[in-house]
Order: sequence, then structure tokens, then C-alpha cells
Amino acid sequence: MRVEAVELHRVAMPLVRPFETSFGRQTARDVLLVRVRTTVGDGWGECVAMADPVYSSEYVDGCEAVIRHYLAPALLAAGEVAAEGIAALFAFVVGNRMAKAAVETAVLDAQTRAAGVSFGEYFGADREFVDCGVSVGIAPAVEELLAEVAGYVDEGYRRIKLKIKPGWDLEPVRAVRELIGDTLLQVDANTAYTRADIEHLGLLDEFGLLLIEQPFVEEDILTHIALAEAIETPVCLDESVVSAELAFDVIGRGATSIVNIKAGRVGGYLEAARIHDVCAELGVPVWCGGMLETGIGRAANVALAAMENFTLPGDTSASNRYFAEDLTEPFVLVDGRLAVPTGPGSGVEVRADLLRAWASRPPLELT
Ligand SMILES: CC(=O)N[C@@H](Cc1ccc2ccccc2c1)C(=O)O
Ligand SMILES: [Mg+2]
Repeated sequence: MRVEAVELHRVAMPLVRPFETSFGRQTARDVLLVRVRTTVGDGWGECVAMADPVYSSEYVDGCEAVIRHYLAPALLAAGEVAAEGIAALFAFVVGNRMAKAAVETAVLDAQTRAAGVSFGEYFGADREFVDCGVSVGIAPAVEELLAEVAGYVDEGYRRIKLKIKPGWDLEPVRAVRELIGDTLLQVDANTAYTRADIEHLGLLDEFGLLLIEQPFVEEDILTHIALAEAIETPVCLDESVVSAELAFDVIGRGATSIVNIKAGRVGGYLEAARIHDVCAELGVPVWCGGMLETGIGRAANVALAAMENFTLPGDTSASNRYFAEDLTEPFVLVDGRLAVPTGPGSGVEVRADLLRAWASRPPLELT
């Protein structure tokens, strides 16, 4: 197929409640969506980058610039393309994986829709429903945290993940563990700790956590190795794992024994599937991370999370965890699970009325 146009859409979506992490407090998503118009039909991809470069070095305005000035021109000039060749086509651009992922996903969506193949079929899903966990932000006080967690447990979430940072860790984790009994529980520090905190983090061992996610900065593999050797709780990496190559490296060096896979962080769903395969080979369980995606990205994540080695509940929460109304039909939690879409491509349709109503500026059409 040939790509005849690339459209960049920006949508402002308020969050149903503030989401606070060690790197800041979010109250809305500034979402960049990519639509490719091809000779076989349209396809959509969602860019997971945040408004500011505080989770990783990418941010939404930067991603839009990279797509506009580098990726879209390369795609439009390429003639015949296939999703499997997009990573190579974009290799001349270093990094910028979230920008690349959004465009590759749009091409994959157009290609699989035209072929009548769902993402789940394309990835080799082995189930029709995926177990869902939920990520809970830092709260003003433990009481508010417990009320939010109780609500998620009532909704049926199969795993609770708490954001932690220095000064907000042992006390909230202890309180939540007491509240939820033996419901699965894990924590995510988003790089907020340092080597000096290793002994302190060892105190989390008493709470029987599934894992501790990315306690140190992305590049500091040695300290993750030191922590893994010092504590019982398994170490899980998120920000550090940006490719299958790196997954292989950090696992081999003992820095992580569980991996959070996010297609946007690693350059797309094809690389995400390769990381799944590397981890399966090495006997390392994986789970699907989240970047507060709309239903467009959520649909693709749920299909990815249905691959065999995704054996832990992911952050593929229901649409209403983040949005009062979603850009697609909402993903609704049933018995702690989300259904894997079965339609061609991502299996979801973008609601054109809301796309127009929530647009923060007119779409940019590149031809
Ligand atoms: C569900 C979850 O915890 N996600 C990220 C952190 C995160 C937090 C806030 C975000 C706001 C806008 C876009 C992406 C974001 C990602 C994580 O696992 O580390
Ligand atoms: Mg994380």
C-alpha cells in the first residue's frame, strides 16, 4: 500500500481526577493522534508522549515536529510500504520512539483493517479477555488514597499499583496492604530514588509486593542490579527498556526480573512483540504498561496484552479510570478484565463528533 496523506490531530481530554506521580501532577491529556490515508484505507495511531518531557525525553510538541518534518515526509516519499518495514524506513531518525510508534501503529492499523485481520490475530493473542490492574496516583493523604483504592477494588481490578516517591512510600503501602488483604499489589517510583535509598526500599519487602517498578533513573542499570541483589521484591523496569536489545541486556545483567512493556516507549507494537518474545525466551514475565491512552491506544494495548507471556495484570484499565467520555466506544471492566477487540485492525472506531468537539486546533494534513 502507499500512504497518500498523514493527518496530525491534537485533542484535549480532561482526566476524571488528577494523576500525581513522582514527576508531577496531571489533570488533562494533550493527545496527538496520527491518521494515515492510504491506497487501502485509513489507519489511526496514538502518540503516548506527555505534554512535557518529564516521563522521558519526548513530549507531544516535539513528537509532532519529528513526525511533521522527518517521519511523514519519509513515509509519503516511500511509495509501497508495509508496517513491517516502517522501523527500517525511520531508522535515519535517532530515538524519538514515541513519535515513530504513533506513525507505525497507524500504518499497521490501515494494513490489518484492509486485510480483515485484528491486532489480536496479528500479534497471536491466546485469550479473549485480559486481566486488568490499575495505577493509583500519589494522594494528598492516606485517607484519600484508601478511598480511591477501595473504589477500584470494588470495580474488580485484579491488581493495585501505587505511585511512590521519597516521603510517600512505606506508610501508604502499609495502609493499602491492610485494606486490600492479599489482592495483588505493586509500586512504581518513576525513577525517584537513588542508590542511597537501597536499604530503605528493602523495608518494602514486608508487604509481599509483586514488584517495584523503575526506582532509579533510566540509564542507571548498575543501581538496579544492586537493588535486585539487596531486596526480596522483584525489580521491574519501565523507562529503561526502550528496545528488545536493551531488554536482553538488562535481564542478562540481573537488573530486572519482570518487564513493563509499552509499545509507545519502544518505538511501536512490532518492537513490543519482539520484547515479549525475548522475555518469553528468558523466562521473564511481562505486563502491559499504560500511558493514559484514549480508546485508540487502549485497543492496541489490550490486543498486545493478550499475547502468551503477558502473565501479569497490566495498566490496561477501563476508559473510565481516566476519562468521563472516550474518543472510541468505552472499554468497560467486566470481572476485572477487558475484552480483546475482534474487529479488523485495532477494532475500534474514532468518534468523529468528539474528535471535532475536543480538537485543540484544526488537523494538520501532510501530503
Ligand atoms: C499508568 C501509569 O502509571 N503510567 C506511567 C506513568 C504516567 C503517568 C502519567 C501520565 C500522564 C500522561 C501521559 C502518560 C503518563 C504516564 C508509568 O507506568 O510509569
Ligand atoms: Mg512506570
